[in-house]
Amino acid sequence: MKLRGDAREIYKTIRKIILEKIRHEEAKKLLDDFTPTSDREEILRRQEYLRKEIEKVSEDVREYIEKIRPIRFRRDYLHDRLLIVSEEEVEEAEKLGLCMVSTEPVEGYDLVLSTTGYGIEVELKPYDVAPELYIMPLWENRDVLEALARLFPGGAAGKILKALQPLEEVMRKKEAIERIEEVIAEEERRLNEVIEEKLERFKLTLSGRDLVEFLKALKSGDVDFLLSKFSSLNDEILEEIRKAEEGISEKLGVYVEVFPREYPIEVSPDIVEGIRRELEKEVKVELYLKSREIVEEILPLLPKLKGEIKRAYELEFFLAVKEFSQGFVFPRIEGGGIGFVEGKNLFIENPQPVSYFIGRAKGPFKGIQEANIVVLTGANSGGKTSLLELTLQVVILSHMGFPVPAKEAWIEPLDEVFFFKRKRAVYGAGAFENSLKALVRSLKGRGKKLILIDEFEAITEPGAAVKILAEMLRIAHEKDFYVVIVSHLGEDLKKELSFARVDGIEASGLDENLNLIVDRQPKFGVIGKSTPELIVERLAKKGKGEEKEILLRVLGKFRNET
Ligand SMILES: Nc1ncnc2c1ncn2[C@@H]1O[C@H](COP(=O)(O)OP(=O)(O)OP(=O)(O)O)[C@@H](O)[C@H]1O
Repeated sequence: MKLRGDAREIYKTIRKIILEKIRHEEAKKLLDDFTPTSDREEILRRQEYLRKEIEKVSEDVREYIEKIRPIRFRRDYLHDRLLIVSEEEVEEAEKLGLCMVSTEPVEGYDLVLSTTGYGIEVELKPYDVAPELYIMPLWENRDVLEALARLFPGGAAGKILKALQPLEEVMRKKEAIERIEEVIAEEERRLNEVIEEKLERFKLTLSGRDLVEFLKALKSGDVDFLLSKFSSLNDEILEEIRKAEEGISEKLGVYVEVFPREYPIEVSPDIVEGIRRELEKEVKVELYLKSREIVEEILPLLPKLKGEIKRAYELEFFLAVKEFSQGFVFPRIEGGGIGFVEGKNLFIENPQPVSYFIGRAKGPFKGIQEANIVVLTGANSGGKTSLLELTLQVVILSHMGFPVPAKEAWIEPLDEVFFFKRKRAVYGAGAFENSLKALVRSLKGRGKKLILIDEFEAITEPGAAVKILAEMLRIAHEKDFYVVIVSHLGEDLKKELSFARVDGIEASGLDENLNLIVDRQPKFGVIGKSTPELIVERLAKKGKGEEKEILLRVLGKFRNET
């Protein structure tokens, strides 16, 4: 279905309201599958699909859906490994584009893989040469996998999580190595504190005899004797150092002698860096081997995992549609025009429900004059523009295959929908010419059309406007188009066009501040009372004496006209 003029704006706004309820871009994209269509079968198919999915999806899944992110597998070039192959295999190996390829050993690589027996034996398969490229994105997105496992019990995500378990140990090591400076500095600080405290508390008690021996030893330079007096302290310090190193080793997974055996303890950055390099290399090999072990189990699960992620986005989309269309109804797709019962304008907060129809009078409208051409009249700010917008909302959503904001609705599949919004503050010949051109264009050609016009005459003088509009509406009538036109010229148009129905939105009265109390529900076949009339009526009611008489006479003039 083609949206013309300002109808596209309404469509965009409806989309915006729906999209605001969706967080994931991938889920938002699903709305693009619901562009308005004129194809009756397609609308019915979408209705059926949405009906089923909306019913099935429940709020319980939202907390898991919020955790879903796309898991991206990238084909990176890995600088840490060398792949040694035979002359004949060079081309194939290079085509993999995963790492440096050579026919003989080259220095400086943490990992050496080979098909010719120089290093870790591999086949020329991406998942053999770089299994981490498959495994790491999964590992890093375990929270996503967990959410998916909750959404789809017994599915691929749960199986992958299980397969990843053997990686836990090596990943813990990897993380500790990444934080090695921090880990060591922390222990170093703690150690120095403990030693400091021990030194503070240490007291050497010497007897007179001890002192004599001590002095003798000092004189003769017997260092061992001297040290033996302090040995208990020394042992304690060594024990603390050992304990600290054990703690670090536990975190890193290998024993390392980090600390110098002297006080104060200070580890040089070079030593830390050296340890880190060494450990990194070890972990890299371990991670590669472990990844290779599990990659074969995981590979066949990936297409299914992709399907689960896609399904999670679908669920988010259906949840949004469900929330959006709370209290809505799927319209009947059938010939005979457009109608809705208790429609609620999406763009208005707490709107008064409005029922309206164009074409055949069905359901609660039975007995009301049927017309394809309707002139909508009524009080200023009565809700005429809003009614046109509501009609568009119902029409557009129906053609998207969506439920519509009403208790009951029916719609004839349309080929084109036009909406000419009143252009406020645009007057003059240019504006008139443009509006006329647009209107003529809408009347061109054939097909099922709905044309909604908001106050065309505002831009020309009333006499000319009646002539132009009457003839245009006659042409629309001949072509079986549906038209709703907002106009203050209901009276004149009614005289000219016997086939048209004139409806009116009326103010039911004025409140104490002279504000209109409006019944947004149009009265069928009735020209809407204008605001000035109500003001005259109010003053007449309140007036006294001759003033009242004058006002009543003026009011009488209104009454005679209608
Ligand atoms: N069904 C409704 N329920 C509640 N408020 C409504 C409803 N329809 C319209 N309104 C409110 O009434 C005000 C006027 O509506 P609208 O602009 O549609 O009137 P109008 O008849 O086109 O006015 P004008 O004659 O100035 O063009 C708006 O603030 C709108 O939000």
